[in-house]
Amino acid sequence: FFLWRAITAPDKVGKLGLPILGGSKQHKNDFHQLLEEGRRRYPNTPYVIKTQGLPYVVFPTSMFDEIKKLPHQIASGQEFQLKTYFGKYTTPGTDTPAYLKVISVDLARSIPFKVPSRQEDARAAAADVFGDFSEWKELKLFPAAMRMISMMNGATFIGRELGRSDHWVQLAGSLPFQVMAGTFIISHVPRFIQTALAPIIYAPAIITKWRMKWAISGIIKKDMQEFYNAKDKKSLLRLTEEGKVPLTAALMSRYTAEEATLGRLLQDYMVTSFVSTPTSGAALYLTLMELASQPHLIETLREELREVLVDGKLPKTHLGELRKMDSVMRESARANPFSLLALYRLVMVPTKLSSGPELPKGTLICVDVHHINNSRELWEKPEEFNGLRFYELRKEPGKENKHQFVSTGNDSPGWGDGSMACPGRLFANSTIKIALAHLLMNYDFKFADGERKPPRTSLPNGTWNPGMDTKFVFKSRKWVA
Ligand code: HEM
Repeated sequence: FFLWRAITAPDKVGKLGLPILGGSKQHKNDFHQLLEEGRRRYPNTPYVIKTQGLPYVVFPTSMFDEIKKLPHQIASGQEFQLKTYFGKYTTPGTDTPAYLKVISVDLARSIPFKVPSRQEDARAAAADVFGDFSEWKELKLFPAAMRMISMMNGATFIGRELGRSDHWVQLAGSLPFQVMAGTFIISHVPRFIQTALAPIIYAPAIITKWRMKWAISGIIKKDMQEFYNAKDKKSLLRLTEEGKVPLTAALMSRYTAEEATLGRLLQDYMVTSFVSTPTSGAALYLTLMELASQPHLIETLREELREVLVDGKLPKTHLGELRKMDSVMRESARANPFSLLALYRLVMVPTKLSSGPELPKGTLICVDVHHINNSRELWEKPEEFNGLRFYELRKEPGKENKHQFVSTGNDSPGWGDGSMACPGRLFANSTIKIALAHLLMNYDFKFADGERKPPRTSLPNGTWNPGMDTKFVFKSRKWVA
């Protein structure tokens, strides 16, 4: 009887009286259609979409600012990740406040210093991934972009020797896919046994995580020892051009002595790998595809590089000088967002917002941002990819610093927003620009014969399927300054 009750009892969200969209087979795999229908039928009020076994209350775009302002104690992004991705086993959502400060403040501060050495990391990664050849060489773009970013980020966070190794790149590349696969499988399991089965379903991810921790533990232990031994701890935070970023020293400076255990630091390194590589790799992949679709933009960006580079070197800044490249990246993020929804939060206490009923503790909420990225009020011809859209907009008086790749706000939802907005966006910005600059300078590239930008389809969790099989051809070229 109890088992039957557990299976059939309506969930709390089902009792709210909100309209439920979807349900048909076709809808299940087509978030785009669902959100169009939601917008048409409920332009100003929330509705429910059930996906991956969980009901999500979807708020209209007009609620973006209200939801972004909700504090962690009311609606938490981290708790959302912990719950939906079983973060205890997988990683998402396990970050601490001290860790977030390290990423948003300490890592961000290091970016300009590291530009020259990261240009060298981009060169080494591209040499490994694309090689040096005078004939066109065909390869799948998605794994190539992922590998390039993985090697660059690995070198920055854990040092060149391990970070560039096949062993690390393979592990770091597998983890996000194993987590996604586990999350897909677990969504088909009745909710009341999910917790019991999670360690089995997520076993591949748990093993990979364990192997990654094992691989870096020697490096982190050495960093920790150095920190304990240093008389002047601040000297370890001094930023240098060479070497990895002092992430361990930054974490140990922000944690209390009791908090700064090897286990905690290893977990922080896991979070860093998990959140930094697939996101930046996918952004690089999508931007390259847009460039190959509009080859005149490739020449425009090369011209800009010629103006900005000195002796082939990028400036030691946050690379704001590359305004046209920034615009292409931002337009790519608008046209190819990772998800049609954003501001995913778990409601922590019963909460009534300005629209909709009181939401019980445990409700999953999010905002329709598909209609921000495609808004006719915000953007001229949003259906077109206009690489210099934001470059032109920034020429308008008062808008010089708006509309950047790293900008947040209710017209730029790709980083989330509020106190939970992505703290790594400055780092991602620098990584992608350095990678793109290297590829533009040293390679010609285009779609392989018969290939084109894959048609966009949505995955069952509201993210866009990036289409991972697209083939490109690459050929080395000589950079003429
Ligand atoms: C193009 C690359 C990236 C994109 C599109 C991206 C996007 C996002 C988004 C949408 C969120 C959720 C924010 C919210 O719900 O309000 C997020 C969170 C986060 N991102 Fe990124 N991200 C990227 C790169 C990075 C990098 C390189 C790092 C670290 C070096 C990073 C670290 C984090 C962390 C730690 C969080 C969790 C924040 C929290 O729990 O409060 N991200 N990111």
